[in-house]
Amino acid sequence: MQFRSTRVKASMANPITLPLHERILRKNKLKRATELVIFFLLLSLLIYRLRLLHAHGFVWLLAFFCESWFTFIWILIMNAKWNPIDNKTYPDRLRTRIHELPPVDLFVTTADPVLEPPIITVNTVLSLLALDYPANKLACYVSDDGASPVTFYSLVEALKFAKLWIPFCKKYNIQTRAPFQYFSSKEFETARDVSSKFHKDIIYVKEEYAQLCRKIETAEKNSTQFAFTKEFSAFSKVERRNHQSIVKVIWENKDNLADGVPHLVYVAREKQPNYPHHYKAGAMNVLVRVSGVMTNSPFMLNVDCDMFANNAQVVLHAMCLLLGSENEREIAYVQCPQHFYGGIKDDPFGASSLIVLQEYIVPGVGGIQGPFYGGTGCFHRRNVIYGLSPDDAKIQGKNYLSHGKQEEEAIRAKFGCSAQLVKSASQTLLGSHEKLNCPNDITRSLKIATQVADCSYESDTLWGTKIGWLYGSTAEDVLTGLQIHARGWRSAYLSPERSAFLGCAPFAGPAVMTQQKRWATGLLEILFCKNSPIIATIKANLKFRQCLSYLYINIWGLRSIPELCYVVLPAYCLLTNTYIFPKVSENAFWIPISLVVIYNLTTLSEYLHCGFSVKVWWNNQRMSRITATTAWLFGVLSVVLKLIGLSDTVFEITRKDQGDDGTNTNPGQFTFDDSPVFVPGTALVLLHVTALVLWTLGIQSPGQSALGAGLGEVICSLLVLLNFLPFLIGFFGKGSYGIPLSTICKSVASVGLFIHFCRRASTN
Ligand SMILES: O=c1ccn([C@@H]2O[C@H](COP(=O)(O)OP(=O)(O)O[C@H]3O[C@H](CO)[C@@H](O)[C@H](O)[C@H]3O)[C@@H](O)[C@H]2O)c(=O)[nH]1
Ligand SMILES: [Mn+2]
Repeated sequence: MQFRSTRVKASMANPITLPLHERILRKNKLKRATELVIFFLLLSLLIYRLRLLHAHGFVWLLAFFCESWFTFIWILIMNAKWNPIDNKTYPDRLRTRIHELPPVDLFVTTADPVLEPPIITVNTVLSLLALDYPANKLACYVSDDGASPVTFYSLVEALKFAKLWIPFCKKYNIQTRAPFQYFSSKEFETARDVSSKFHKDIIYVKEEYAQLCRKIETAEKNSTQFAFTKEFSAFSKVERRNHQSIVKVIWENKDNLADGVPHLVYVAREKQPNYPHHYKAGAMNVLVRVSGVMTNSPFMLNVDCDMFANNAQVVLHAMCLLLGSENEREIAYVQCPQHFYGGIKDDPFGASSLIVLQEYIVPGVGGIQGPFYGGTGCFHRRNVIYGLSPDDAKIQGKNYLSHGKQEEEAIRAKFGCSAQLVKSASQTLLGSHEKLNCPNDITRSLKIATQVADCSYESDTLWGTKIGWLYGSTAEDVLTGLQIHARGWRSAYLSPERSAFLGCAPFAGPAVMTQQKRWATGLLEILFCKNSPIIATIKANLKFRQCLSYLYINIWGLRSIPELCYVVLPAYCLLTNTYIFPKVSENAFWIPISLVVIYNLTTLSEYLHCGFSVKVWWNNQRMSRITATTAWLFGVLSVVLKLIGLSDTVFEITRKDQGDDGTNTNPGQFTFDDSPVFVPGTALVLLHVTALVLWTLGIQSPGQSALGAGLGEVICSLLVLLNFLPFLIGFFGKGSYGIPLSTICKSVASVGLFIHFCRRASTN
């Protein structure tokens, strides 16, 4: 890729003027041109349809509706990709530019010790504790929504190992700081034959890590007979959804050592059946408050339990964007991409499409108002999370000392009744971090920290509505980021050469469906809430083009309806001997053909540029079609049910693992369960097979004109089958590789109904 710098590079002679980062505009003339060509082809198709609409019935109207929708989506995509920006950061220059690095609170959320094995959380925590940043400026808070003694025990044991791991990493400048990754990395393989001291240390650390793993494994196996003595007594009567707050300081960096081990705090917020806990957003808000009364750092990094820090310098990189010139203060948060480790060969479950999206769409949005907040791998300013707007920020800190009783009352009304939190929040909002004597004695605040983690704490406050992580969507991340943009803030995208964070992508059919359904649900919920991007553009400071970019993701769910209609259409044509595509003899025949070819070549080139193979590209295209017509459809359903008040939306956790555990004989093969989400896909395959067979045999509904279904419809039907091949294979699979009988029955019934409807429609 070629880059053009938009900023005159500062002279080498004066280190003070060297920028901490540069915004680099990506050259994309060719890309824009191809995107425009696709756009004009889409328009031509629409015009072709419009001109002949009168001669055809409902089917053409439906096709026209779908194609208009695809054109609309394409406009949204073009808008989002138009001016991509890359940020280049120079952490080496921080030393000369910044006197003292600011403290950062590190948040990790975990919720289920079975779906999210504690060893994964432990590795994430270790990678954070070992970051290249003064240890006395870091504090790591782990929220455990599972309130699991095993998770707590694992962290206690991990801390012992951390005392060995951190000095080891720093001494030998180890790059991979999540031990499970390091011990299977090339870095480890090549390091072993360097010096003998290094070699000895490695062997020792490796053995200690193996021991840590064994201890955690044993604890997991015996989790039901846990001995609730001493520090574990708090867990003795814990029911997962009904227990008091537990906050434990696992480690305190009492001596304030820059090369020591950062604070480590365990938090299991109170849960009561009659209080909504708001899933991850609720957990994040508790972390904000607990850290608010303990360390109150001006910056916060949040990661999911599986997202370990892969780039040890990531905080320094983020600081390059967050600190610095006046203008850079407008950056509310710095988002790093979600990259994955240990994927399955050829990416059969389509995790790479997210990577490609982050390579093209996100830098594009970065050129407007800044990337969406993605829920993990993100650095936030605490004052922005506390509701500050860019205008407030300008006058911040001016009259800190004059702030009186009245102001304090206002803050109490927003933040709740903890005096300590009110005090720390006013300091944060008034920009007096310098004045806050960062307490080295965080244990002193333990009692207050436990109180602010109670579920009644948020009653009559603005937590979740105006401050903190917002409630009301299972995509709390996008909702929270949107509200920040709506206040007029910008955000920045940080994608250093060595991936900042790595996590696990879902690796089975049902897990992918769960995640995609939740995303579609959550994103659509945002469209219908009072913080929707449209309202934010009209009433607040969301830029119009940023609004369009938000719309692109918010309506993922809605895309399922035209996508589903469009993939059913060719089968309908074959069944009723009608057509929707131009005939080979018409000139217009080349419109859809060139559309398909150019579009696919464009997406293929994007995948190849990201370093993926043709096979990965194909698998991702296939998965996109599958999720769009199945999981997203169910996302829409759950939003509809919520809107009519029948049921609320749920955050279902995605299963995380360290990859193949050997029980899966073929990890790349698609798996199924008896969830209704697999019915549409199964039905589609049945429908197209039936339609193709009947058409080949010449058995169609009577009463059609001479111009029947032709090459276009047959090709499309075959393409649909090719895309849904995993389902076709699923008919013959065994166990989890096979489609359950109940799903097949439901599909047969719906296809039967559809064919009956086709016959009725064509004879009428
Ligand atoms: O009640 C809950 C539910 C979830 N989580 C945590 O939320 C995180 C994300 O959950 P996960 O199941 O991994 O969802 P993903 O689909 O992988 O997450 C993506 O999408 C979510 C929004 O749908 C964002 O919150 C995440 O940051 C983003 O990585 C995990 O750390 C969970 O432990 C909680 O703390 N409490
Ligand atoms: Mn996840």
